[in-house]
Amino acid sequence: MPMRLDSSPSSLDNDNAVPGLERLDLSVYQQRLPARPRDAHKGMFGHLLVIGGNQGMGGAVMLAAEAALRCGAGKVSVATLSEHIASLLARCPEVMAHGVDDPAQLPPLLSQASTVVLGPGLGRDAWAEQMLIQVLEREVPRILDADALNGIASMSRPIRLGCQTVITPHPAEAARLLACRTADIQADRLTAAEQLAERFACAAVLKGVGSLVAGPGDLQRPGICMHGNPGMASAGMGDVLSGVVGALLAQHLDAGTAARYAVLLHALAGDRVAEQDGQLGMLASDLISSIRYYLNRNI
Ligand SMILES: NC(=O)C1=CN([C@@H]2O[C@H](COP(=O)(O)OP(=O)(O)OC[C@H]3O[C@@H](n4cnc5c(N)ncnc54)[C@H](OP(=O)(O)O)[C@@H]3O)[C@@H](O)[C@H]2O)[C@@H](O)CC1
Ligand SMILES: Nc1ncnc2c1ncn2[C@@H]1O[C@H](COP(=O)(O)OP(=O)(O)O)[C@@H](O)[C@H]1O
Repeated sequence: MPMRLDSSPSSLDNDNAVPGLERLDLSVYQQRLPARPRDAHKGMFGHLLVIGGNQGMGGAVMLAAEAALRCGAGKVSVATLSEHIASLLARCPEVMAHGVDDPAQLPPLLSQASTVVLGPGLGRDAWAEQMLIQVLEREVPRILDADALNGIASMSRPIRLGCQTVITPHPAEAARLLACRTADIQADRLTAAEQLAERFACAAVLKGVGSLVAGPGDLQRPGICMHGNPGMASAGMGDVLSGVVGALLAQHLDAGTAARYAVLLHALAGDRVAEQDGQLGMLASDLISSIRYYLNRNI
């Protein structure tokens, strides 16, 4: 009889709870991004396009874009509603911000991008749907998060996203993707993560306490992240994670490695912020400088 792996939240304080899973460890990942050559230029580190920010959710793309720049992406563009552009540029002038009120304006931006983040604050209307259709038509390294996942879940049949794609559902989004209840996902998180990776043929991050990473394919064992804390249960945390994954993909890490490393950096940063200032009142943007701190350790 196969051994059942216990990846439930209540098991995470038990050191013996995760046989068969890769316990994500910074020492394994911190040299995956090589030291930059002396003659490095920004063109070597990818051009990431972050797409999202429907009405009332411009902050989500800002968080993803800023996190991506702080994680070393060479260039970061944002495609969002034009009403968000001024505030985005005021916060982060390094971002190239494009008002895309009509989805027909997206193709030239997609053509320039080496990597795409789709989903933060994307919404679920016709605009969001058109953005999703266009991104799915392109074979680029990409991360699909938040409402991009809800869009995929509403499609009539599962779509094979491919080994260059990372998906990052929280448990409710995972339940929509697998057409079950959130409680079913939480009851057997490992199986859920593996089913997501298999059904959509991509790398899948199942977020939450003890985030799990499965796929793409069988090349890497599923990983579990033992770091992170309840202070991270705050709006925008997932948007920051999507920007970190996007930056690592843009810097040429494969989808499985980028997903595992990003989850680890994000959770370690959450713990560092909690140690410094406590868990309550932690903002997603508070994590960004600590993610950068761990990213630069021992490179
Ligand atoms: N500043 C901005 O612009 C921000 C913009 N944002 C954008 O908003 C959009 C909608 O995203 P969203 O996640 O709020 O909506 P949705 O998927 O319906 O989930 C809501 C329900 O799912 C559940 N649930 C969630 N997590 C769970 C967990 N870990 N474990 C278990 N259950 C969990 C939970 O259900 P409940 O438990 O309450 O029944 C919860 O009420 C998206 O585009 C995003 O990018 C946000 O990022 C915020 C900052
Ligand atoms: N209690 C917790 N312990 C560890 N990590 C958590 C906890 N709560 C939230 N997180 C992490 O914070 C992030 C929340 O993402 P998500 O639910 O998508 O937020 P949002 O949609 O607001 O951006 C995930 O990476 C998740 O693993």
